[in-house]
Amino acid sequence: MKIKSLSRQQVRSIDQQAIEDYGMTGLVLMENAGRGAAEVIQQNAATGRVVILCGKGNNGGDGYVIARHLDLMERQVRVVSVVEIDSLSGDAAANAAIAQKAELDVQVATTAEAIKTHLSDADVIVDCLLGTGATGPLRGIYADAVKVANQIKATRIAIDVPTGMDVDSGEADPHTFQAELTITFVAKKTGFEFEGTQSLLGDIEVVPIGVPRKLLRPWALAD
Ligand SMILES: NC(=O)C1=CN([C@@H]2O[C@H](COP(=O)(O)OP(=O)(O)OC[C@H]3O[C@@H](n4cnc5c(N)ncnc54)[C@H](O)[C@@H]3O)[C@@H](O)[C@H]2O)[C@@H](O)CC1
Ligand SMILES: [K+]
Repeated sequence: MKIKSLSRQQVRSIDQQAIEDYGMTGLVLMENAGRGAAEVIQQNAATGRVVILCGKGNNGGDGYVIARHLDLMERQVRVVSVVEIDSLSGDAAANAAIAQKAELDVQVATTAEAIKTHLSDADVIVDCLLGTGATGPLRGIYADAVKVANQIKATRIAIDVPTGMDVDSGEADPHTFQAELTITFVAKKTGFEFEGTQSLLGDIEVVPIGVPRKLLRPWALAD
């Protein structure tokens, strides 16, 4: 089923309904999102070291799931968290803990210099810094992380939305992550429709996260 482009509020409401009305857990949705994204990464960037930049929220949480699945595919993978791991909560904290117990390469880098060091040998950079929870211009370490990531010669892949781009308006922070591929969940976002966003989004792949078709029906595009 193809879904029309969704606003921040609509996509967040779909996640919320899946959890509250259908009893799906956030962890299951995150697992589906991360596993689906890892498969698309594998199809589009099949070789080299993958470095995943993770933020504080659930977009960061997706990054730990992606790392686990890429590791299962025997890829060289490193997670770089721009916040201390003990500041994470909920599903993101759970997946970070799994990654650490699994002895994946998880680094914390809270300065531009440290981020640069951990990204220097990346062939593929995956942006799990901010997703649909982001509002306004990039603050603090997030602006630095995107700036550094954009300077490195690597394939850049954004998860859900390139960090720095507004999900609803497509408005881009001066340091928006410049993706060659954006892997977005459930449906494209309304901001992607605006002129000028294409050069930041690159190709777009939509990954379903297992929410029931009944719940998606109001947003279905006619065949
Ligand atoms: N259960 C769910 O709702 C699911 C969410 N998923 C992922 O979760 C994402 C949404 O996660 P969250 O709601 O936790 O939000 P995000 O992970 O997008 O970001 C939240 C964090 O960003 C900070 N922040 C907001 N705007 C900022 C700015 N301009 N500069 C710097 N920091 C800023 C907030 O203080 C907060 O700490 C989605 O995009 C998707 O990737 C997926 O795992 C699928 C399931
Ligand atoms: K992102």
